[in-house]
Amino acid sequence: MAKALVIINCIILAIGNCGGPLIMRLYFNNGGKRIWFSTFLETAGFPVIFIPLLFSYIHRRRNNNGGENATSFFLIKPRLLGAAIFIGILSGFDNYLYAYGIAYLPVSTAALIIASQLAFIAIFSFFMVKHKFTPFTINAVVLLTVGAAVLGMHTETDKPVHETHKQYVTGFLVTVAAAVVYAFILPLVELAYQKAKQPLSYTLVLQMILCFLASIVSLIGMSIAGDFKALPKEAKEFKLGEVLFYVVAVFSAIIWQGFFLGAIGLIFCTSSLVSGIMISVLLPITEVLAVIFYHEKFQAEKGLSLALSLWGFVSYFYGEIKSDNDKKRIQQEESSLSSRTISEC
Ligand SMILES: Nc1ncnc2[nH]cnc12
Repeated sequence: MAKALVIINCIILAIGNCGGPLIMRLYFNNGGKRIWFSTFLETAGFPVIFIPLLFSYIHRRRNNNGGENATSFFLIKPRLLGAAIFIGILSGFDNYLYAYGIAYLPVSTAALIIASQLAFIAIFSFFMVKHKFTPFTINAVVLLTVGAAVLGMHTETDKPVHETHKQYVTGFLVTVAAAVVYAFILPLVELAYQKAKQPLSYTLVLQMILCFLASIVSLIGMSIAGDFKALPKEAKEFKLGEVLFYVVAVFSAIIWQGFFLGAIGLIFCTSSLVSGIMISVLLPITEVLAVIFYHEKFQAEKGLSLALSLWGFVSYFYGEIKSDNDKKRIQQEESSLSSRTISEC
């Protein structure tokens, strides 16, 4: 069951992580200009969570042993609700930073910057959830950070022609900020899980609260930026046509749910670090898709950055597998030693 859940979450995450930035960019490439609206679409699809939540509820009802808690639809303790509200609001602002980056950078560049998120997750989860550093983790952190830094050195050849240098640099810095903030959010969610010790349905409820609050933040942003007035005109002038404007918006909301559901679900099944690794591992696929579909340039710096990221991932995975095997070996040695001592007595 646990393995199946990990696999399901990885598949959902893959759809959101690869499809989300591409469909977001599709909007900007075809005349879309509203960053708060894009931010809203990242989380607006949260009602789809009712579907798995309903399945989970029915499952709990069937296996109910008479405990009242086991069948209450919304399982969340007040202190955690407070944490969820804080994380949700923070997510709303983080999503704005992310959408800003996608609006002004090629998707492949944004994806490479976001890959550095793993380094920040490793640092934050060391302090927040006491995840241990190994030399392999440190190697991965350094490689991923250098990978993002290499990208930042030759910005002029990567900048889309219709953009100013200032817009490009702002987009770059804002995307780094999105990576840092999201790297803070993931271990924070893990910390909430550790304190909560609640079942899977809790993941879904937490996810809904986070997305609901992030959507409220975006709606406020949209009204301040005047998006509600501008959107009907933007839809009419959308290069793919008015109908496709709404189709893109709806699919965007659904695909992005895959990202959040997968990322947060993986934290529940494993840890924030594993979730971050999966996000980073999937980013090269996003980059390749962006080059194929949007004919983005893939210059030498991007190749070098990608190579450093992949080296970082391999180093990280190797380190995790090694420390896992070491732990198992020590446990086996300890148990065989204690059984020998008992038989000698
Ligand atoms: N809001 C966000 N912040 C950082 N990384 C992301 N990847 C997708 N959405 C993101």
